[in-house]
Amino acid sequence: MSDAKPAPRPKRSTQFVDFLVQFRWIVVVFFVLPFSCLYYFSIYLGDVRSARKSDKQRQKEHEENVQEVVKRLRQRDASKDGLVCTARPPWVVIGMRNCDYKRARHFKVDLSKFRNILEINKERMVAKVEPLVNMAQISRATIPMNLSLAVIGELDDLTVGGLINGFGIEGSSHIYGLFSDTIVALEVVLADGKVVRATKDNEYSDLFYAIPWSQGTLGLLVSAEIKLIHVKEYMRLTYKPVRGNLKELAQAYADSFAPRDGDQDNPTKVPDFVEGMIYSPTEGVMMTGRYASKKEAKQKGSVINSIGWWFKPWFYQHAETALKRGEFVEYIPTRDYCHRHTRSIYWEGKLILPFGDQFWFRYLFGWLMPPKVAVLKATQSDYIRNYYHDHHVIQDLLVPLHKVADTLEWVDREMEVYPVWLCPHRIYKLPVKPMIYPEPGFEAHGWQGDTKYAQMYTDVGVYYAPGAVFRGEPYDGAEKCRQVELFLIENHGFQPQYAVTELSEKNFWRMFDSTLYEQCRKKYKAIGTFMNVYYKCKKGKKTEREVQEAEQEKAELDTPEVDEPAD
Ligand SMILES: NC(=O)C1=CN([C@@H]2O[C@H](COP(=O)(O)OP(=O)(O)OC[C@H]3O[C@@H](n4cnc5c(N)ncnc54)[C@H](OP(=O)(O)O)[C@@H]3O)[C@@H](O)[C@H]2O)C=CC1
Ligand SMILES: C=C(/C=C/[C@@H](C)[C@H]1CC[C@H]2C3=CC=C4C[C@@H](O)CC[C@]4(C)[C@H]3CC[C@]12C)C(C)C
Repeated sequence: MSDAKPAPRPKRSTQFVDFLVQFRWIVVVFFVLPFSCLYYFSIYLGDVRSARKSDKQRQKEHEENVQEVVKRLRQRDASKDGLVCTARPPWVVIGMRNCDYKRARHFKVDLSKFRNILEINKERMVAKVEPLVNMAQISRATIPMNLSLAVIGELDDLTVGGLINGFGIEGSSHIYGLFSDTIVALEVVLADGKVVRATKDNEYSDLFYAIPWSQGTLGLLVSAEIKLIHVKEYMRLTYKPVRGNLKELAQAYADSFAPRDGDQDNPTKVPDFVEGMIYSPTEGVMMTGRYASKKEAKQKGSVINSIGWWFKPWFYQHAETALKRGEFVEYIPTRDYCHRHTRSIYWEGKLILPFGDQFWFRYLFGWLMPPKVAVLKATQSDYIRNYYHDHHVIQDLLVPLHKVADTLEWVDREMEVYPVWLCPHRIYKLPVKPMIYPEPGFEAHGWQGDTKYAQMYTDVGVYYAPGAVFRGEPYDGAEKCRQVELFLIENHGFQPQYAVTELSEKNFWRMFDSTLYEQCRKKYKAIGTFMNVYYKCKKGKKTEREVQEAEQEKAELDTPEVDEPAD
């Protein structure tokens, strides 16, 4: 046996930005947190003001505001003005994209007045809301009525408009699909200023199906009717620790919500909520929740844990205790549960504020948490922003459930990021082929979790610093991002576009299907008014001319080229 030692791994030299990241907590504690707190409070006051208006008043204001949008769009002179996008500044939005298109010349349409819940209709079980309504606002309004959106985005600040035009997911998506699958109707202002209501089965059904994932490039959304479901006051949550290799962890995760006999629509076998947390290559905790009444939660012997209080341990760390304690059950107030990862920004909070999870900090200052993503972005400087692209991972890999084991192994081998978030979601087989769609012929396989009408997917959420970065070794974030995307293309997976894409345009359209999208772009005259979705997602500076030329070229081609080999 040779006693030669393995060659030492190369080290990356420490740079100025490493100090900025390491000591960012100083800016966070003294500036970001207090400012975030004031910001949250001003938004909250706005929500309260909005809630005090009558339904009639809100509807009247809505109609006036829609007319303002129409007027603004009609003012645009296509020969002089840039392409249209919303006036939300790049730092306010949740995503990781730099939104360079908003830094180049563009034609802003201000939708900031669209922040009202217009109606909560208990008969139709539908909430009609404007696009800037956020998740905290809607859960605050509906949960006390024992109602909830079927899929409610986890972070307080996510907006309805962003979740519909992009992607939205939660632990109930194994039943209801993605956020956009819970939409009943969309009110959209088209490029020519026409206002239409699109539903699954009216004359605008193509637009209805094309809007999700289109990133606001087909029209401007001014209201949405969203499915409501009945909920109860508490979530009875079971934390189940699992050990084994990544294949075994993936199987335990699938078994936690997908009966092996295929009885996927049986509510006695399928929980209301599911999420899996993989803490290391050999350990994970699977959580399954069922709504429970106050009466049940208050029964003798039940444990109630109001995790929403500022001094409570961060949720992902609390869940991890199951690895030591063994399986346990507790009742969590439903609204606290819905926003369980907000205070710690999943686990990203640990890097931003390394002592934020400590007992003393939680009790003394926990009420100031979380730092608002918008304020973090506004104060991050280009150094930190680039650091997050080059030395950090924030990516979701949406893959078929039967590929979760392979995906976990790939993530472990290539990135070594832990914890990993697992959240199942359906992708429906629809009468048309939108940008994302199930694997052709999936019905024939009878894979776990699939039904005749939908394939079960999983969001493998990878957010944190990779192992190489912790060890001080070189890591090429942009290259890894491109590899992740190619892995997804090979495995019929998708990457949500709030993350940066490193794909070429041809490969982008190998991941997503362009057929319906392109048809709608032509039919609803979006070309020349709104930029192509690829250009919104693509990294790097884009001049308006570059975008216009690409648009023109695209318009001249009947069908886009999509069948090029992986780059
Ligand atoms: N749990 C979850 O599901 C989570 C989801 N996310 C991601 O965050 C994103 C949402 O962030 P958020 O800040 O709310 O949204 P953004 O403001 O980032 O909007 C996302 C996209 O949707 C477009 N858009 C938003 N509103 C409208 C509208 N009214 N009409 C037309 N287009 C619109 C934006 O267009 P424009 O570029 O013109 O502004 C933008 O391209 C989601 O797409 C998702 O990918 C992040 C964390 C968790
Ligand atoms: C997709 C999901 C969740 C994703 C979150 C974990 C990330 C979404 C946007 C991320 C962030 C945006 C900007 C940031 C500013 C930086 O200076 C620090 C990091 C961050 C706060 C970053 C943190 C992670 C996100 C919130 C769902 C589907 C689970």
